[in-house]
Amino acid sequence: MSDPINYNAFTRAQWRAFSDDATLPLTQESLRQIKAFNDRISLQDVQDVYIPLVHLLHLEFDHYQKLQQDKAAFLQQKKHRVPFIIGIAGSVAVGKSTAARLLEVLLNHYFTGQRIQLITTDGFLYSNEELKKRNLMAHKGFPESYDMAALIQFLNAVKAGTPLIKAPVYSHKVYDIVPDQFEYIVHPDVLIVEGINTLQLPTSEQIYVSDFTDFSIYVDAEPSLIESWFLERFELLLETAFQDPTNYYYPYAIGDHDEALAKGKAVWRDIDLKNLEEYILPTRNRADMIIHKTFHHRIDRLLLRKY
Ligand SMILES: Nc1ncnc2c1ncn2[C@@H]1O[C@H](COP(=O)(O)OP(=O)(O)OP(=O)(O)O)[C@@H](O)[C@H]1O
Ligand SMILES: CC(C)(CO)[C@@H](O)C(=O)NCCC(=O)O
Repeated sequence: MSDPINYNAFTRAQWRAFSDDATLPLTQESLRQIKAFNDRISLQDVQDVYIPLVHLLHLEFDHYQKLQQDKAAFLQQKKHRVPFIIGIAGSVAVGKSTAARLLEVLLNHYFTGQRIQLITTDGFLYSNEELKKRNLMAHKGFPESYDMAALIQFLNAVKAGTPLIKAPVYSHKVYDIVPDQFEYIVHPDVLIVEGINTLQLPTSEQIYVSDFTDFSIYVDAEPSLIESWFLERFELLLETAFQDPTNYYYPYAIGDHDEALAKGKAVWRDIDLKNLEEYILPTRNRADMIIHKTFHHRIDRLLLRKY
């Protein structure tokens, strides 16, 4: 990709030089937590890329809190803390939720005394029943498949300091919203919001998700590579579905393997790649930071918005 003029681009080696290993050592406990949710994550990536990113986020967070306090003083309001929201965008299967969980572990560790929570916008997809009614099952993940009004209300409630906020839950295994299951957001200092639509401008709304995010990250990679990650994950889903008839992938898991794989390829080509090209990629240049990945999820370049 040619670099947009409003970004500084860094090689991995340049970026890692911004880190101060001495002040942010990785402890055995945080390493254990990282390995526990994905044992394929490269610890070198954590050290070279994520530690400097945590430094930067700390700067952004401190400045944000200071500005909120100064504004409250100007408006003669009582001081109050406003949650800092980090948005993580990018294609289906590019690794957003893995990056988000990694950041959650690291921020929990390094943002001492702060409450860190994580949510995915998948919970704001319409249920399959509703998508079928709207004839949108083949457009799952496209802007019109989300209840954007509910997502924006949710983010507004987070920023307003509402003590307990319920958010709906989506399951990849069930391939649907899970009825009567909720995530609870309780006074976070930092909320990480991960989802393909966090940088999108929905035509149906006056305000955007990005109006609520204070730092946004776009996880980027070549579509052909993302397809291979999508198919690897698809195979993993088939493996876990094998013994569970309630799993959405069960019929594919017990059927012909080549047919299942052909189905996975068709889903990528007809739904997720289309979504990437039409609706997700055009939002890349709105991100504060672009993290570019290459083979084996290795991060090779980082772009940071100048203005
Ligand atoms: N840094 C990484 N190292 C190794 N594997 C990774 C890494 N990041 C993601 N993966 C793998 O790539 C696949 C896709 O990752 P993930 O599920 O995080 O994507 P996603 O962008 O959140 O997808 P979706 O939008 O569908 O929720 C998974 O199989 C995951 O284990
Ligand atoms: C739930 C989303 C939209 C995003 O995570 C995605 O994983 C998805 O289900 N897309 C629809 C096509 C498919 O991959 O099955």
